[in-house]
Amino acid sequence: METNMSNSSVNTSGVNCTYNSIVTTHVIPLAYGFIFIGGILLNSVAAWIFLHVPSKKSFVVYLKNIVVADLLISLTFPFKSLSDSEIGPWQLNVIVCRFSAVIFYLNMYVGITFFGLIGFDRYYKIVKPLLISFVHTVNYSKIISVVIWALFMFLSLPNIILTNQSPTEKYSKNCVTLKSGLGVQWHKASNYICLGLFWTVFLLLIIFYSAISRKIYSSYRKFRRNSTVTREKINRNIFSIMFVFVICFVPYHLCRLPYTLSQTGSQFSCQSSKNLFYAKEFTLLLSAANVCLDPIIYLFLCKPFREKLYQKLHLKLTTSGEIENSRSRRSNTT
Ligand SMILES: Nc1ncnc2c1ncn2[C@@H]1O[C@H](COP(=O)(O)OP(=O)(O)O)[C@@H](O)[C@H]1O
Repeated sequence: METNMSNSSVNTSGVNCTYNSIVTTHVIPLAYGFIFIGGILLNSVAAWIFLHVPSKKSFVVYLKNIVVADLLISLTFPFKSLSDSEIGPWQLNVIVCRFSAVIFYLNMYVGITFFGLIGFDRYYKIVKPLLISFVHTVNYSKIISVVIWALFMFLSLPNIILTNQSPTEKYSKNCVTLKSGLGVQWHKASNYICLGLFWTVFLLLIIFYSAISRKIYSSYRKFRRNSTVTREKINRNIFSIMFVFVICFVPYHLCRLPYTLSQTGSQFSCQSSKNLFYAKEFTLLLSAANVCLDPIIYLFLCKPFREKLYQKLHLKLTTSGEIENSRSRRSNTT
């Protein structure tokens, strides 16, 4: 079906389908409300702890960037929740399409890229420790961080600027109808670039982490020291990142390609466009939930973070790895 919205000459098969259902107007907005509260609380605590962790290692720099991205993502949830639930005025949908959704995607891919860099950093430090290069210096990781933010801003900015067609209440929920012809093309291109980036990072993480596991298993088999404890720890660290990727990001990226095609092509029936929309909304919610899981990864992955957190909570790690409350310990001895 040809949309007659302004100068957009794109066929958008789903334009005249109405997408309202109890799930998209009640369940998903409510879930965003909960994730907003969890995301803001957990990431504010993580940001506060990281303020006290010096950036002496590249991966700490990368984790700090992820905290910033997660905080920014969390701030977009109230907009999404209010517009989807239709509590706010319809103009709020336009604000979501133009600004808050774009900020959400920008920060999601910034986070994914930093997880890729953490995998790369761990791989070189553990599997190829003798290969010292400037790539592993903290200064280099700070420069790379600025470059990543700049690149994603460049990729996302046109999605804001080119969402420039006069909105009407009827079409306000369908973001592509608010875009100029070039805007739709950029939307498509940015989606394909981000899809490619996600699957590349996912594949690299599988390669890096299997190499890390192999290396660690083989060196502990050689020395046979603390093997079970260490193996469990390493499994937990690696597993936490891969678990988050598989649960949060893989489902969304599986349905994003057909959804983008349905947004910008004419080959989809109204019903299949609707189904893809629901699938995208549900899987996007899983991706959004990532902001609540990342702080758990910091706990597993970053010892300085863990130590600072326990210090702030007046907890002490015993040598066996158990947590002991230093206050109660003090009162027991007095
Ligand atoms: N990967 C991305 N990077 C940056 N902006 C994006 C990305 N994907 C979508 N956007 C932008 O976010 C807004 C919402 O997109 P989308 O979720 O596809 O629309 P809809 O809510 O109509 O399904 C649009 O302005 C779109 O161009």
